Amino acid sequence: MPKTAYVRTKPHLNIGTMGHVDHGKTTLTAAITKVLAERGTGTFVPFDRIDRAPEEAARGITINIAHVEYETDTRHYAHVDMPGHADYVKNMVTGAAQLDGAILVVSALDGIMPQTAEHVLLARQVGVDHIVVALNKADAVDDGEDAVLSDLVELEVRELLSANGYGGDTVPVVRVSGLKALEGEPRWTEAIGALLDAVDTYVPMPERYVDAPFLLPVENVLTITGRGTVVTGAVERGTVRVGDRVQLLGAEVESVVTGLETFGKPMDSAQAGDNVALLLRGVPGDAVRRGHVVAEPGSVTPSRRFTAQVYVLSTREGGRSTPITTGYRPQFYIRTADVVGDVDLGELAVARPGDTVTMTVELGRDTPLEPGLGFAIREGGRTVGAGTVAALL
Ligand SMILES: Nc1nc2c(ncn2[C@@H]2O[C@H](COP(=O)(O)OP(=O)(O)OP(=O)(O)O)[C@@H](O)[C@H]2O)c(=O)[nH]1
Ligand SMILES: [Mg+2]
Repeated sequence: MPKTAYVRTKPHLNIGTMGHVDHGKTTLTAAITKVLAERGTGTFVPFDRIDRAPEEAARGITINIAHVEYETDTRHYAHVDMPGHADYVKNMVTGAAQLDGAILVVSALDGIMPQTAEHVLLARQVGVDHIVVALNKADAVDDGEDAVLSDLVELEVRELLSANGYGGDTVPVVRVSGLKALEGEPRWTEAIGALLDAVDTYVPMPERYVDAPFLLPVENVLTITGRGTVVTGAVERGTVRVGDRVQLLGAEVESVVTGLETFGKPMDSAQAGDNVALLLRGVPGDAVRRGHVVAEPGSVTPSRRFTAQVYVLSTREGGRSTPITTGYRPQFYIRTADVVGDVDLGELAVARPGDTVTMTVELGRDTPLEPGLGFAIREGGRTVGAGTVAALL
């Protein structure tokens, strides 16, 4: 059956849910698709289809971010459901790097929890400028003393956002119940509508660098028998067309784009902000991996030494309990890549949890870098720092 081509009729934005484990991110994501399916501008994606991406089940590939797409009256959205568990922060980091805005899901029953704070901090670090709050499980704190509780949670969330530079006084906070909206209760279905209206109006259309040289960080690689190798990810900048020659940094090969799709629909050209699959001619599936970068040939020169501004997470934020010193060798999560690096603190010599410092980093392999690029520092399965590239050396 021929597939219907993707037609760009509305501005496209990338958003996602983030927040503490079990606060209801996946339930809310399913509820949004249900409400929009009823309006006729989306397809309902049930909870168990979001929590377990079909690719993951079928191909045994680790995909820890599930994408769904939907439309409101004014926009087309790709929505990623961020896993809440701390072990999956690396996926949050790489996924969040492409987010134009985020829905912070906070359970009105539980309030701010450690991962709520960690996600807000990471969102700031990777350049997510707009957050809308879904105060979820509002059905469970409906009356009496409980209602006071949810007011307190709202205050607490606003404070957290202000502390991270998000202007907590003006951020929309919408009381929702993903669960009851999924069950079709009109009051909560309307609340989902109010949340989407807040996203439509509060998250501005970002500037897209469509004229810059094409660059896409590879999130996933699939081999399709008889068709070749497909890489997926969000276009970071520029435009790519079927027939374009591209360079694969990491695999160190050149190739030609022979097919382009978004959410299963073929397209002739993809641009900054689009979530796409690129079919590449003559590239063996085992040559390319998550973390590689597809770019216009000659437009990117990988490097491995740079200076950076780094915030060392405090112990309270889930960071280390001891200082870091020169010679420290953690993992750096840069775009979708995960690279070991040596830290040199210069004359400073030590950086304590809670400090913001300048450091020199030497990565274990050449990596596409540029000033302003955000990254996370991880150690033993947890985030211990967040930084921005200052200068290449
Ligand atoms: N009462 C109530 N329960 C909810 C609501 N939304 C989610 N839940 C329940 O909260 C639990 C967690 O929901 P999930 O949607 O899986 O939460 P999550 O944030 O995606 O969890 P992780 O992906 O594991 O981080 C489930 O038992 C849901 O049924 C809600 O609006 N009201
Ligand atoms: Mg979930």
